[in-house]
Amino acid sequence: METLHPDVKEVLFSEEDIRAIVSRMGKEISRDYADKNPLIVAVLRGAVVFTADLMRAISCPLSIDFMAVSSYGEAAKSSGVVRIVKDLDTKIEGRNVLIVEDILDSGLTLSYLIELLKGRGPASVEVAAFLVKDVEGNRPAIDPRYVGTHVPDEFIVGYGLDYAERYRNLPYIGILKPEVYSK
Ligand SMILES: O=P(O)(O)OC[C@H]1O[C@H](OP(=O)(O)OP(=O)(O)O)[C@H](O)[C@@H]1O
Ligand SMILES: Nc1nc2[nH]cnc2c(=O)[nH]1
Ligand SMILES: [Mg+2]
Repeated sequence: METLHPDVKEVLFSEEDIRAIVSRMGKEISRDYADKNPLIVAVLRGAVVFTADLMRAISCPLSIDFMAVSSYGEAAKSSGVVRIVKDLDTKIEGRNVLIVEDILDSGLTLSYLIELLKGRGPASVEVAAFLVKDVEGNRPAIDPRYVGTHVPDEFIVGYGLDYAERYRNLPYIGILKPEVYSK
């Protein structure tokens, strides 16, 4: 068991839990994309840790590119506006694109990205989301083909997920103490 960071209220998924989830997702993706040479689109910065693990759990040929978008900035709440910070370098026309995300929360980031990438004429666009937050109320209809696991409607950190750029390096997934972000 990892030592708990003092700003973390509770660990939801340990390193061991994460390994098992990523391994299962890698097998599903390897099976579905065996002869499709997918282009993995990792969404910077949050998805970088998950992507690094996931791509090594996938056994079929693949390529990888990065997009950087941001809607949360330094806040614990989405600004409501998705900003492209870095676009792909790869032409995706005719490619099987797999967007890799750390978390689906309001759905704003993924709905924006899916529409943007579909407009470039790929053969397919699917999503692998490590976490899906169980939120009350509506969010855009996004149906990730691959889901790691679910988290409660609290602010999650670790395994790539930050608050004000901190905590991305925690090796586990945890709930941030509310007093840390409401200060
Ligand atoms: O479903 P949503 O409400 O849109 O939230 C999900 C997005 O929010 C976070 O990214 P953020 O914009 O904070 O940037 P980051 O990846 O650089 O941390 C996270 O990494 C997802 O990309
Ligand atoms: N770190 C972090 N980023 C997010 N982006 C959307 N939801 C979350 C969350 O719960 N934690
Ligand atoms: Mg992100």
